[in-house]
Order: sequence, then C-alpha cells, then structure tokens
Amino acid sequence: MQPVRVLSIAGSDSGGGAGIQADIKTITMMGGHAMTAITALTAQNSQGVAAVTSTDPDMVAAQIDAVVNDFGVDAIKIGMLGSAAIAEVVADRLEKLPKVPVVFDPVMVATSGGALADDATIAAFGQLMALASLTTPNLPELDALGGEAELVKRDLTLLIKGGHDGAEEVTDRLVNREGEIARWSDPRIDTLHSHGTGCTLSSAIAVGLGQGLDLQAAITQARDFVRLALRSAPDLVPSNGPMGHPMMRNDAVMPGPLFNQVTLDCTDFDASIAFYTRLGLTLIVYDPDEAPLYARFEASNGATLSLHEADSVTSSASIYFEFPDVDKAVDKLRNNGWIFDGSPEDKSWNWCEAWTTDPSGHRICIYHAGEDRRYPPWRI
Ligand SMILES: Nc1ncnc2c1ncn2[C@@H]1O[C@H](COP(=O)(O)OP(=O)(O)OP(=O)(O)O)[C@@H](O)[C@H]1O
Ligand SMILES: Cc1ncc(CO)c(N)n1
Repeated sequence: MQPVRVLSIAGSDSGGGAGIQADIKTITMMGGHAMTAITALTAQNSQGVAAVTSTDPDMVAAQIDAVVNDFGVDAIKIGMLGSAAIAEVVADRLEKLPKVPVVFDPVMVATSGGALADDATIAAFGQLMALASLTTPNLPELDALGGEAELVKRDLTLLIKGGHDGAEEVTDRLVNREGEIARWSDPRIDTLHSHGTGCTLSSAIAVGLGQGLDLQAAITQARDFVRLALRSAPDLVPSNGPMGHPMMRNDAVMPGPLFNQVTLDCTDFDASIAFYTRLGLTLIVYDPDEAPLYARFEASNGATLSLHEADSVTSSASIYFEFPDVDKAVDKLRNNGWIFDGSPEDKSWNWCEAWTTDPSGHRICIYHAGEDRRYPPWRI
C-alpha cells in the first residue's frame, strides 16, 4: 500500500518535540510520507524559545513547489508561519494547488510561553483559515482570532481544542456555521510532558484526511494518536518535554492489519511470569487475585504478549523474539537461568536461532534475522 503524502508547512523546533519534528514523527508513525516546507527555525527547548529566524518567503514557496511537483500531495498541514509575507505566499500556493485537505493550526505561542507569531502574521491568518478544510485553535488562539461566533460567521470549520482549560475532562469541539457538529471528551492524561500536542493533532488529522477518512473519523484517529503519544512520553526533562511518538509503531493509528499481540495459555503462572520477566519484557498488567490469572508484557517495540492461566496447553505455535546480537542475548539469558536446547546456530534461511521452552511447553526462539526476515533473497 502506498503511503499517504503529507506536506507540513511549519517551523522547526530544535528540541524535537513540536513543529516540523513532531509533524514528521506523527506522519511517519501513521504510515505516511512526510514532506516539509520549513517556515522558520526556532532555537527552542522545554524551557522556552531562545531565538527565531524566519525563512525567506521565496524559499518557502520553492520548498512547496519542489515537493508538490515531484511527489504529489494528498494532504497539507500548516503550523507556525514565521511572518506575514510567508502566510501570504502559502495562501497563494494553496489557491493554485490541486484541492487537497488542508489542516491549519494557527500557532501563536509555544507550550512553554514563547511567542511564535507577531501581530502582522496573526492578521494574515484570515486568508489561510478561508482556504483550510479545518482550523484547530486552542482556547487562547480562538480568543486572539476573534472568538467562535465571529469565526463561524465566515463559514469556517473549527476544531476548538480544550487542552488549555485545566478541566479534568479534555474536550475538543468541532463547530461550523450550523453550531456544534461533534465533541470529543476524555479524561485528562496526567503528564508533565505535553509539548507539541497541537502540532501532533493537526498533522495526524491531515494524515487521516489524506487516507480518505471523513473529518470526524480523522479527528477521532488523531486524538487516539495524541493520547497514546502523551502516555508514551519519555521523561527526558523535568517538565514540558516531548511526547513519545517513536513508541507508536505498533498501535492502531495506521491502516491495519497490525500484528502486535500474542496470548499464550500457561500452566505454571508464576514460573511463566518469571521466565518472560528474565527475557527483558516489561510487565504492564497483572492482578494476582484475579481468576483465571492473566498478565500482559510489553516488548521494546510496543508489541505485547499475554499469559492466560490454563489447565493444559495445546498450542503448537512458536514465539520468536529478535535481538540485534543473539550470542550476547543468549549469554545474558543463560546467566539469568534460562536453559537453551543448544548454542545459537546460523540456519540455511539466514537466521541465527537459539531455542528454549517456556514453563508451559511453548517453544521459544531467540533469533536475529535483520534484513532476512522481511526481505530474504527468495521473497516473492
Ligand atoms: N493532558 C492531556 N490529556 C489528554 N489530551 C490532551 C492533554 N493536553 C492536550 N490534549 C489534547 O491534545 C490536543 C491539542 O490540544 P491543546 O489544547 O494542547 O493544543 P495546543 O495548545 O495547540 O498545543 P501546543 O501546546 O502544542 O501548542 C487536543 O486534542 C487536546 O484535547
Ligand atoms: C516550531 C514550533 N511550532 C509550533 C509550536 C507549538 O507548540 C512550537 N512550540 N514550535
């Protein structure tokens, strides 16, 4: 399946959490091809914006032309614009391009408080809002743009984001001239790291629209993406750090089928928990008082493995865990008490394998295939 081609017209966040960097990660993790027209460079981190340089408007236009005329484009996301002149050039290009969905995030201020648009740039947002399929203001941006009543009179469709209202429930509202079309409400995720939520949401909506989803389905999918990335934030700095986009490769935020979960019956539950913990999986679900017993582990790629208590085991499937260096992994596991059938062996199908059996009798392979898993020389 071809990836959707999504162009992000936005500023660079040197901290990697928002702006172009958040957009590239979002589009990539959702299975799209990310293209960029960089409008500004920001020297930025979790604490603030130290410096901003805007791109020459002709250079912004040149970036748009270069990618659209070559790769083509299925959807566009617009974020920080850098200057009124850039906003005008972008509006000019949008008028000339073949009609594709455009999501406009009217970025004014970074999560940390640094200004990202001056008054002249904000004044130029009007023409972009008129061209966009959807504009996604947060509450302060909505006020600065004249308020909901004023904007919908201009026939705009808005997703008004509630991340800033401090309520226990985070509510986003989709509105147009007719009033409220839909609303999404979910419990606020308690995190110190929400830098880049707006950029992530708008580029994720653009991906969904580029995939052909209708507006409400694209917003639902994008909100799922934001919530999962908030929950996966890596905790690199005390607060206002990046979200966890790279952890999303195995979540249902791209077209399926995804193979991301295996459940094994097991007869000796405690021994099985110890076995998979020693392998290096992270135990994320387990209630020792539940009957029948159930536990779930997460692997470093976000795939999960569950154990389910059973009287007997009938499955004949084998479970493979890949490591970059099988010898090293097997040595470590032997030191942790795992007993293998033999030493790692290079197989004729180009995989290096070492086999063992888990406490319930499931056959387990520690292996490395690298390129030869998905791209063996004899691939069809
Ligand atoms: N703590 C949170 N828990 C759950 N969802 C959140 C949280 N914070 C923000 N969101 C969601 O993230 C999306 C972006 O909302 P927000 O109001 O934070 O935008 P923004 O202010 O433009 O973002 P940014 O801070 O990147 O500029 C919305 O869908 C909002 O509901
Ligand atoms: C470059 C850039 N764009 C957007 C935002 C909004 O969060 C940010 N902090 N930095």
